[in-house]
Amino acid sequence: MSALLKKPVKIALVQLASGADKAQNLIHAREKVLEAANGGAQIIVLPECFNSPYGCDYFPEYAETLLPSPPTKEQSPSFHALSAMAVEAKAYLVGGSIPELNTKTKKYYNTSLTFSPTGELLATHRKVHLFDIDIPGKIKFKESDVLSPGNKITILDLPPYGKIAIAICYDIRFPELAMIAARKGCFALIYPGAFNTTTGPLHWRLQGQARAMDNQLYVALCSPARDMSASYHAWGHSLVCDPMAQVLVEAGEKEEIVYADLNNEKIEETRKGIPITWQRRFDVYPDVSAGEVSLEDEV
Ligand SMILES: NC(=O)CCC(=O)C(=O)O
Repeated sequence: MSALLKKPVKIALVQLASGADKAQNLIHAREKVLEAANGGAQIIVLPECFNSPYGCDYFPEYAETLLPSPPTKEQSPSFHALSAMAVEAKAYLVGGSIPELNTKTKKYYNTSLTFSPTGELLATHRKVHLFDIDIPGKIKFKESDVLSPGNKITILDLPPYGKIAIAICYDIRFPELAMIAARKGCFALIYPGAFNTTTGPLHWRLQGQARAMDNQLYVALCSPARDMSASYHAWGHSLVCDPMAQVLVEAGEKEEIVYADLNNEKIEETRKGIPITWQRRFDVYPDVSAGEVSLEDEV
């Protein structure tokens, strides 16, 4: 079997504290991304809605136009800021997510942009599963009131390391997406996210460990820092799980950068010791990665 992760790599999760001022958030994100690069990270991740408050009321106000690509600076200041940060940091940058407005269709999306160390846009992921939940007396949230879902799985190559998949927050609750990405050869699943203080305590870590355990690869979840003055209280606790589902590193609630070293030996050792990769029974149940998988979004 050829190595999924061809070279050891350090990942940094920037658990960013953001406020209502987008320009200030972009300045602050740059400082923290450069700090992560100085800490030796070659892959740097920002959280979901990293440059705005998180909530349905905010999506239209903060939305940027990404198509046709590349957008102008006026259409998307975040696109240009992220691209420049990746160049300055000389690192791959998974730019959390931002609200996107497609001016042609008038639809809004929750969209993640990933840039190469030379500032090139490598991938765009629109959140596929919208966060619509209602836990009486605790939390009600309905992204679909404003947002439309993306329609594809996002897998990309980060030379010289290998392939990763990107999905956003609630997407983690759908194991099919992770399974398909794993079976298509990813060494890591990266989820910018923003769980909350109701579901976070029980499900955030568990979801990360479950996706890592089922698929025997690395899983990284990057949250905003918790802000009790905001309308949405993010859980925090950005973390990285290894292929055995061990939590390698976990942040607290405040702003913090956490780092983890990823290597191929851990993936191989896990898959050799517990060989579920080769023990599947596709004669008994279907392989979710075998059919047609959508790799294109509508434009
Ligand atoms: N931003 C989100 O998608 C939140 C998901 C979440 O909190 C959950 O419990 O799932």
